[in-house]
Amino acid sequence: MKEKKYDLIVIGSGSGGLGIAMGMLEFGFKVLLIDKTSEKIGGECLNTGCVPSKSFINASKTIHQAQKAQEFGLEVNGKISLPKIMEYVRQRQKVIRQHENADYLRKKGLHIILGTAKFISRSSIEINEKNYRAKNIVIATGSSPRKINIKGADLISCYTNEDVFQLASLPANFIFLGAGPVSIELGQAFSRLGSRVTIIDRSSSILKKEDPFISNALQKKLEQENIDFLLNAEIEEILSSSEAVIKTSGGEKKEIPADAVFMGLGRELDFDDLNLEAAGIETDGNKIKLNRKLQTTNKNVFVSGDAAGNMKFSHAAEMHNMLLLNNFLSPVKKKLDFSHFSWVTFTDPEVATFGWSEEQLKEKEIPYERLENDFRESDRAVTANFQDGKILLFIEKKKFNSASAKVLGGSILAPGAGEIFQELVLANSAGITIKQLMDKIYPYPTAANMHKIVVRNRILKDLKPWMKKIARGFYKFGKR
Ligand SMILES: Cc1cc2nc3c(=O)[nH]c(=O)nc-3n(C[C@H](O)[C@H](O)[C@H](O)COP(=O)(O)OP(=O)(O)OC[C@H]3O[C@@H](n4cnc5c(N)ncnc54)[C@H](O)[C@@H]3O)c2cc1C
Ligand SMILES: NC(=O)c1ccc[n+]([C@@H]2O[C@H](COP(=O)([O-])OP(=O)(O)OC[C@H]3O[C@@H](n4cnc5c(N)ncnc54)[C@H](O)[C@@H]3O)[C@@H](O)[C@H]2O)c1
Repeated sequence: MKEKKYDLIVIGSGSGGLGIAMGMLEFGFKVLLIDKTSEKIGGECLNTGCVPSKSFINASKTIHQAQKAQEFGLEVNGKISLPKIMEYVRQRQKVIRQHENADYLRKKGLHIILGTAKFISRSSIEINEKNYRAKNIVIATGSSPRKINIKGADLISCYTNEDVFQLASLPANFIFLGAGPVSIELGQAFSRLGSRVTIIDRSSSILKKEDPFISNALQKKLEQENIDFLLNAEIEEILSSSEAVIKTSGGEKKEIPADAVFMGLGRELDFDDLNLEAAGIETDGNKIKLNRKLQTTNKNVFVSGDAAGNMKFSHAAEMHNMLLLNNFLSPVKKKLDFSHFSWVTFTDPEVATFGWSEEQLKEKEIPYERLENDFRESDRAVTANFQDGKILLFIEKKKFNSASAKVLGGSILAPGAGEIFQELVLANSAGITIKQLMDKIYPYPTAANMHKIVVRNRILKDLKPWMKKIARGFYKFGKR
């Protein structure tokens, strides 16, 4: 069969696929982008992930703030309309869909084919019984929500992020399985709209990737909003359309009210459709074997986005694509490096984390100091009432001159933390010292000033009595 030829074929049009396809198109290459259906263009982020979840969270936060304004005398009444909120979510998606749809992308110059792709050789694929070949192929097929079988599940409505944004009415008692970012973000949003939310995780803490200093403080905040947590626990069975049994790791059983269950239990990779063997692409368990250039065991096939099986974020896909683009177009090859990676969990307050965690610093035997603070010393936090925010920084441990220490990692728990921490992310990747943060004048009163307060407190610790004595001497006897 005749094969149509391309410079690059990209399988999957989510954050991974779209980014690399558009990047290569920009350089004048002939690029074929494939997805299963036109509704799937934009992938998880646009259709069932970041965009609907952040829009939904925004709606619920607006309602929460209106309710909180009652303390200032504002009378708020009326019933929350879930269909109106979901309509808002769809409207927000529609805005982004204007530039993430097949017609638009074709006009931009991409070749788009809708259908399920599978490899038929090391450099060619088949879609809808037609064959296509390229110098390089990128697999950007994403991941899917992990689902578990629950005894009695047919008695109740069970959701994942793929269908929860279709809900027409609010479940009264909503159980969220998993305490990762998916359940924590959406659980808080549903709770604020009026569901009684219980979050269940088999591990002992929420947001396992976060330091307990941060995750415990967030859990406390969420509990103050009446969200229940059952940790070290799993769902055992659905008893009826309104009751579930939860079992703790100690074997204790507890019946709790439940009208609906949401599964935020992590992600699964599935490459069955792709017929990887035909291209000589090896797997290791459920993951594709990759080197640090995101190259498979077939040197002309690469992976981007969730399918790479490392960090599962839209901006991780962007990072993959920047690496692939560099390695396709430049003789100086780059390798994947997560040492300055960052992410934000969009709860209220937000959690923003970057660089190395304490566990990683220990593992890598990097000498470090741990600096912790709340936001009590921030006047911005006082005026906006979030003094219980937290900041955690890891800085290099220096024998002499701690001011020359660089920022190794850290987290912020505060409203807008995802914006506040951006300069720390830059400090971390650009090797900026804490003295440089200390020297910066922050407009008053900004929350980012906490960076300076934390490092100033640390630098002041090095100020010995004899140093103060010398300074006093200068004041008394020095030239004016
Ligand atoms: C509820 C939720 C909220 C999230 N919020 C955030 C957030 O705020 N920030 C963030 O950075 N990340 C967030 N994420 C993660 C983010 O959505 C994903 O990391 C990202 O969308 C992955 O992009 P991808 O391109 O790898 O995969 P996908 O977006 O899943 O795209 C893969 C595409 O490949 C197609 N495909 C699969 N197999 C084939 C085949 N054989 N042939 C043709 N096409 C195929 C699929 O149809 C799909 O469209 C969130 C995730 C969830 C679930
Ligand atoms: N703001 C963001 O950037 C954002 C938001 C949502 C999701 N994401 C991405 O999506 C990915 C998936 O998120 P997630 O929350 O689904 O997964 P996750 O892997 O982060 O969390 C899943 C949780 O489920 C628990 N769990 C697993 N099986 C269980 C069981 N049978 N019973 C009880 N608990 C169980 C695990 O202990 C874990 O804590 C994240 O890793 C993240 O990369 C990002």
